[in-house]
Amino acid sequence: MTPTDQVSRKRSIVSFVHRGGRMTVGQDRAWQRSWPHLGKQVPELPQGPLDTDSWFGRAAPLLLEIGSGMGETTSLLAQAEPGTNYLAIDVYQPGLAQLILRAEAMGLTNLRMLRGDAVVLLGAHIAPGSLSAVRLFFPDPWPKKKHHKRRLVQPDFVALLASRLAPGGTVHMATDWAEYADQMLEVLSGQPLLRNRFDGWAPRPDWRPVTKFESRAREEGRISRDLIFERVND
Ligand SMILES: C[S@@+](CC[C@H](N)C(=O)[O-])C[C@H]1O[C@@H](n2cnc3c(N)ncnc32)[C@H](O)[C@@H]1O
Repeated sequence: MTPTDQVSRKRSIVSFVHRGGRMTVGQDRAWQRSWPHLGKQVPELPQGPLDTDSWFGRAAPLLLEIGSGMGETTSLLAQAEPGTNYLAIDVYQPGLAQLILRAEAMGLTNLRMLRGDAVVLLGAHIAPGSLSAVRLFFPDPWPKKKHHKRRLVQPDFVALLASRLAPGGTVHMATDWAEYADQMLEVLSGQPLLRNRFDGWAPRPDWRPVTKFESRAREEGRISRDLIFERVND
């Protein structure tokens, strides 16, 4: 059984993986104009590891942000880290189109996008030990207990993530759902290939932008928690 199969068996088949959504006229134009060179659909990738050096046109540390949403954080961090090949994945087409608009307005050259399921990408198209960092900011919390199995952060998913990181590479997660934060801490701490860089929660890094999403959480009394773990040698 492949790593992707192992993770998928645990997750119910949910329609969010195929999230479409209506695009604005501006987003649709951006998609037509720039998706062919900035983006790829995961189900259409050729078998085997994605050749990111060719796609980005250079060899550089490869960073994967899972669930880029509307791209607010993604565009700012890609701009702040010109030395990384910044790869963003989401299933939500209007969000990716909005990210294209941001990337164009900011003149970003180090950002590429994928549309599809991060589990499939990691399992089938990212070579072991090839990522310098993985970011997962505010993943869908699935707050109802009966939906917890849909959460991305589960032991098999974290094992897959860890296997794709280079030694010394980091996985950085953040959430404003206290109980999901506890689950993340437990699952990350239980993965032998990872070591917590901090004693429990990481201090909130100044460089992580405060998004509208996080501001709303604060207004509603939910505090964000960050977790930064590092891949150890086998
Ligand atoms: C709650 S939003 C957070 C977006 C963004 N990180 C932020 O902080 O504003 C979660 C995002 O993860 C995406 N997502 C959920 N499951 C995914 C999966 N399996 N693969 C890729 N993206 C996924 C959703 O489409 C959504 O855009």
